[in-house]
Amino acid sequence: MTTSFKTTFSPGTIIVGKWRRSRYYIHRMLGQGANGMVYLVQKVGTRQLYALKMGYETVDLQSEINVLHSLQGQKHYKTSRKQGHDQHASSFLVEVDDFTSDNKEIPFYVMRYVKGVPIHAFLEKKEREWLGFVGLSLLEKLQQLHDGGWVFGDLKPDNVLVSEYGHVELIDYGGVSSIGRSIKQFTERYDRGYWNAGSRTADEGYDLFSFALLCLNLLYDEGFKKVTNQQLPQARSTQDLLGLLGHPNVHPYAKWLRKAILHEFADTTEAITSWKRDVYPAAVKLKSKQTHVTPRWLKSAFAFSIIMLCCAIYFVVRF
Ligand SMILES: Nc1ncnc2c1ncn2[C@@H]1O[C@H](COP(=O)(O)OP(=O)(O)OP(=O)(O)O)[C@@H](O)[C@H]1O
Repeated sequence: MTTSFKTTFSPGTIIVGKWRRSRYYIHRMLGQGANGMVYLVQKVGTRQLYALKMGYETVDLQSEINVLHSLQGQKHYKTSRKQGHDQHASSFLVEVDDFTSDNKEIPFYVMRYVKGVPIHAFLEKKEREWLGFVGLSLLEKLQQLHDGGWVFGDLKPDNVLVSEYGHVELIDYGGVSSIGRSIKQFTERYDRGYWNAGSRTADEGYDLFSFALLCLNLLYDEGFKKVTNQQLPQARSTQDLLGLLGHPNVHPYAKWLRKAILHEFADTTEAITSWKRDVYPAAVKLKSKQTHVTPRWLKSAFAFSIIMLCCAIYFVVRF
């Protein structure tokens, strides 16, 4: 059955599954996208929080559910789930059902709740060098998907949530495609095809390319916006992107980004090795330099105490 709805539900609403009869209490809306609305919910009778996504169209939601199902079954994810405290809470897919509202059938699924803010919001409050840390964590998430035969596809800042301590989680698996198939969902400015830099066939390089553009966007937003908007579609090329690598903000990442843009990494493992070797130490060095810079107030306080000490010695000697 195909359904279509755009109703929003207020906090306090209880969603009751038609088939499985589970009850979820809505706390608030987490976000809204092209495919549906996502709510923070609590399973009634438990303390467990989840994210519940209602689809506008059953067919769009079903393709996300299929991907989440497959990820769930993957050995790697099974292992990481075992390490968690609550297996259910960390599951990709907790439950799939429909519920009825105003005589309409609304499909939904329940997934783990990822507590964090989008990567651009996270980095706005931190030094730019944090990208060295969260970037590595994001590359490792992509590698897990790639190892399972998947490509994320729609990599963009909104789909990367970062916790307070810099832990990265991907959300919105609607764009995930099997390696070798066509990319089914993408955002133009991070898409290889948009930049005439390669096909829209799902391969590891597709995600690495999007990752590089996401980095450019985060490091040098102004320049990235400029090249994205100024060119006619047929004139867009990787040269526009490579031209941004000389900017001082981008400098520590330039070597790595160049390789990702030009598809010079054999695979994600090689890309991660290079990030650890070329990017991560540069970020750590910059960061430790910053932490070791003595604040001006401390220098003034030190100078003041030396003067006071000299005065005290002078008075003791004199009288
Ligand atoms: N598991 C989750 N945990 C926390 N927040 C989430 C989760 N899933 C989604 N969200 C929030 O809901 C918003 C919309 O979700 P999602 O991106 O899945 O919808 P969409 O319709 O597929 O969006 P898009 O138009 O980007 O494809 C996200 O931007 C995010 O803020």
